[in-house]
Amino acid sequence: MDSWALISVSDKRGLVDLARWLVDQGLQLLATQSTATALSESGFTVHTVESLTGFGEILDGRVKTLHPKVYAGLLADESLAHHRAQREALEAPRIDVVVVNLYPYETALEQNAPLADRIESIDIGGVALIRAAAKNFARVIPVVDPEQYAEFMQKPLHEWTLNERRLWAQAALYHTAWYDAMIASTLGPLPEGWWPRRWAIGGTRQESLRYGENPHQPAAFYRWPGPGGVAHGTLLQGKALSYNNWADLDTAWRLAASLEEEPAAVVVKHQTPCAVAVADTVNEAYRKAHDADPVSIFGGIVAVNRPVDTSLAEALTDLFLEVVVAPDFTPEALATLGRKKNLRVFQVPAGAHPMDWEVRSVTGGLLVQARDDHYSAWDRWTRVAGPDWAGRVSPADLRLAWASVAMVKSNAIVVVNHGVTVGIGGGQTNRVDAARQALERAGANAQGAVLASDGFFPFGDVLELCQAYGIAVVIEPGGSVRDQESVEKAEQYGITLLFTGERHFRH
Ligand SMILES: NC(=O)c1ncn([C@@H]2O[C@H](COP(=O)(O)O)[C@@H](O)[C@H]2O)c1NC=O
Repeated sequence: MDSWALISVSDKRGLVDLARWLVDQGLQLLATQSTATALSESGFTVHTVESLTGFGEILDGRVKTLHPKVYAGLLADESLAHHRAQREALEAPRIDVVVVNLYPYETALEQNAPLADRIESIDIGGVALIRAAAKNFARVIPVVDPEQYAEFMQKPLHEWTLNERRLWAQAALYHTAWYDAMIASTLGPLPEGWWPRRWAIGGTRQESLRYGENPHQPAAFYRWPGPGGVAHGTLLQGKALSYNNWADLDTAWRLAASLEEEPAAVVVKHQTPCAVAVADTVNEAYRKAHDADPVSIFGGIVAVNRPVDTSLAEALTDLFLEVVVAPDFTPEALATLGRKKNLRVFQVPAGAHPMDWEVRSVTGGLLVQARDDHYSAWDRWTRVAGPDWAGRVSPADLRLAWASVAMVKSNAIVVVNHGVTVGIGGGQTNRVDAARQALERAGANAQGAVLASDGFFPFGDVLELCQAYGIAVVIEPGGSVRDQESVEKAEQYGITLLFTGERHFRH
């Protein structure tokens, strides 16, 4: 019984070794044009799809393999006599292995290719071949990625179990689903607030993680096509990042990047900032952030938004940190950090990632939303009580307080004084507890400081606390039915009260 492998690959890495193995397994080779050329140049006997179908490629390759002879060879259920008879009547070869890797749409995307070029990079026939093979997995094995070749060649074809074949079919269908999801989401922008009836996201597995949030939770890390974002960063030193490391460094980096106007340092623990600072230099910002909470920083993640030099690297190696994140490191700084073998050093590429979705699962479903990355500036806020903030606090402190409170878990209150968070209260189930926590931590440093709240005040009680601690300026969204209570208290205490008109919950 003749058995064939159909090979149609854009990425020709590993092709020769794979073809040799297939021939050793007793398969004959059938290939599309340039794949066939590459194979025959390497000395293989190979039949072209064109010679099988008597039909050459048309429309610049948009139609190559879409022919009944190919699909009869793939889709015939050989356990059914009439399928066998129809395939044989067509003189279609029995194809038992399909090796296809698709037109590189992802590369076109990453290279920012114009839309017309990206459209030409949308594979049609390759997807259909993979799909047909996956449907007929009881007989046909789809191989879709050069990364799979080594595993594929590990044992003879006749030893493949039905379970293994099904698993490879599933991997192949995930592959085409990923491919189509990538195309669907990047052909052009979606209107704000418009969600397709059916939705899919696709990522490429970068690594299987040792475990998830806890050791009994299996986990993996997938990333969307780049460029930009922490997912496309580089681990320059240290052990592989854990699930919690990824989550924490994302929080740290997003906050550091959002403070781009000044050199900034952010310390994060458990996805919430424990200290954030801005200064004239990033070294000074780090020192301020460190001193603001020298206890919580232990085992934390530090992100800075400017390159790390030797003196900052020295300071960073003075204590136990999990990860240091920055846009760049001088070679000398890397050498210094290298003395701490267990410290992970992570470089994030410039620029945000174009996909600004946030996705979270609930049991049985997914929640999807636009990322909360847009903080309004003070010139769009309304002063509703007290004197002008100018002269009392700096614009940098307002910015720092508002950006930081947006990244603290709700209910969140942040107190900022002279470029550093002096008190952070977060993850509380009522706002006054969050305020008490932040103000107690700030202590005397609350005198003359800015206090920001991620949500509005339902009562005037937070203002009372602010007065007791000497807060000068309060930033909150406004919008409570009892706003007037807070406004009156602020007036009475001489506190400047600013309404931002936007809230920044982070649950
Ligand atoms: N249109 C078709 O019938 C078709 N059949 C296979 N392909 C793709 O053509 C590529 C290989 O072609 P070649 O061997 O000529 O380089 C593969 O990426 C394969 O996925 C096709 N091209 C695009 O859809």
